Amino acid sequence: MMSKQIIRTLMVETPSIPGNLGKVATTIGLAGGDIGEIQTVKVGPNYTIRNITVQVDHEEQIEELADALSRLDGGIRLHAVSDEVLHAHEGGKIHMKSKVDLQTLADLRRVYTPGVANVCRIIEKEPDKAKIYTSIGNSVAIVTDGTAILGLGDIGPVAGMPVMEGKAVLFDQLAGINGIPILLNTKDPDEIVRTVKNISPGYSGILLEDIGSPHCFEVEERLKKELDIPVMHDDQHGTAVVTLAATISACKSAGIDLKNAQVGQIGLGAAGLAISRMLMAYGVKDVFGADKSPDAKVRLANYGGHPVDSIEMLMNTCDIVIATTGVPGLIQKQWVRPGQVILALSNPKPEIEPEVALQAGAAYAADGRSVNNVLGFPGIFRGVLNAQSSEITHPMLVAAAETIAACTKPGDLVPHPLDLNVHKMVTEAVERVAVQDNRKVEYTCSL
Ligand SMILES: NC(=O)c1ccc[n+]([C@@H]2O[C@H](COP(=O)([O-])OP(=O)(O)OC[C@H]3O[C@@H](n4cnc5c(N)ncnc54)[C@H](O)[C@@H]3O)[C@@H](O)[C@H]2O)c1
Ligand SMILES: O=C(O)C[C@H](O)C(=O)O
Ligand SMILES: [Mg+2]
Repeated sequence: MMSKQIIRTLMVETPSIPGNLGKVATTIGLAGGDIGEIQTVKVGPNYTIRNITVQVDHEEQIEELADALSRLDGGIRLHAVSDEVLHAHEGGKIHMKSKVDLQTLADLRRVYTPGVANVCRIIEKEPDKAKIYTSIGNSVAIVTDGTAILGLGDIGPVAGMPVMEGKAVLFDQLAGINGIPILLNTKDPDEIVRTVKNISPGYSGILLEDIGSPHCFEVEERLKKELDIPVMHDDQHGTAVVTLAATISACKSAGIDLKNAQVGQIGLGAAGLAISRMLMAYGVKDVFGADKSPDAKVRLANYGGHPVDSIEMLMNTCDIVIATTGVPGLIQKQWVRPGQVILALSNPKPEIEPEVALQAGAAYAADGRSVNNVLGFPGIFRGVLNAQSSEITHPMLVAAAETIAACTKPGDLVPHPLDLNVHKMVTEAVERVAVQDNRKVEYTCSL
């Protein structure tokens, strides 16, 4: 089975006779379509028009499905097929909006010249006041060079913009942060570091996104050292946080002792190496790792993990398997061991569909849509911005992971990504650790 990636909305009219909607649903199901939302558009005296969202594997299935619906009798009519995903992207997903009402000349003088000059002088004298009198304190740059956009590879920064805008939407709606996409027309680590440093005065945090390995490691390390605002590569640490949370939940439900479990990581790039490091730092004794790149395996070994040469062997020996290769269908179903936990996290398509892994005997299985760094980065940044912290530390990430695991309902691996309470709890957990760290620094400085 493949992941159903193509989403279309079908506008269907059904005469008001019981069973008609059922006929439509069965026809869609028989043509291989998964029904998502059903929205009633119009209820007339004799008919109802509904928008039915359908997910399918291939474009051709939409045509088959439309044909099958058109053949239904009894007055059922398919009015339109629309691509809601493309539609939602028309004109982009974000815009910059002013917070002030500009109605009168007095307003103009207050928010712009000449009033603004005095605010500039105040900030010139006390730069910290920029946090009070500008949006800088609530703004995070979402920086990409376009080299590892999801699992689509090096498709360039402009093609990656829809993902960056998506991250900005999540920052805004889940954490009230202004996330500003920054597209870099360079892949050179020196230039990336120089550029990000040069634009950093306008931000209180830097989220590095979809920057490929291995240069992402150097870029993040250097920026963390050279900037005094929090920097986090989402694909490394945001992913590691959520994966640790999912692993804790899975082990709890399956009765596996995580620290003594054999964990296998397939793909040791940005996400995979960070997940391995996070699990080892959490106390997992045995982390095995496979990658087609010998250098990636050396990196794992340098952090104390055990490189292996075959994915099949890793599947054969590990209790928990995590995959972040970007290669759909890489894990064959006959490799799945009964009782295994499988997190196939590549987007947009996983290494094995969760349903296939479960049918093959896995105890728990998930893909990158549910185990997704959306549960991590908004609350992590909200927490450090609230605490005015200059960095994101390992204890903050562990606190975020444990909070996500604690918010997970029994039997699930992670909470719902849009549960605002979860993002609030992550924020508070990170902020608590950050405030303690700030106090330690103040105490040390006063000694
Ligand atoms: N669910 C999430 O929240 C989440 C977060 C980050 C990344 N991801 C996904 O993980 C995937 C990788 O992202 P990344 O940023 O780590 O990319 P990356 O390019 O840094 O890493 C990919 C790694 O996989 C290895 N690889 C590729 N093909 C392989 C194969 N056939 N066998 C073994 N190893 C192979 C590469 O050598 C590389 O080391 C992407 O699909 C991305 O969408 C998901
Ligand atoms: O963007 C996502 O959905 C998660 C992650 O950052 C990825 O690159 O796949
Ligand atoms: Mg990403």
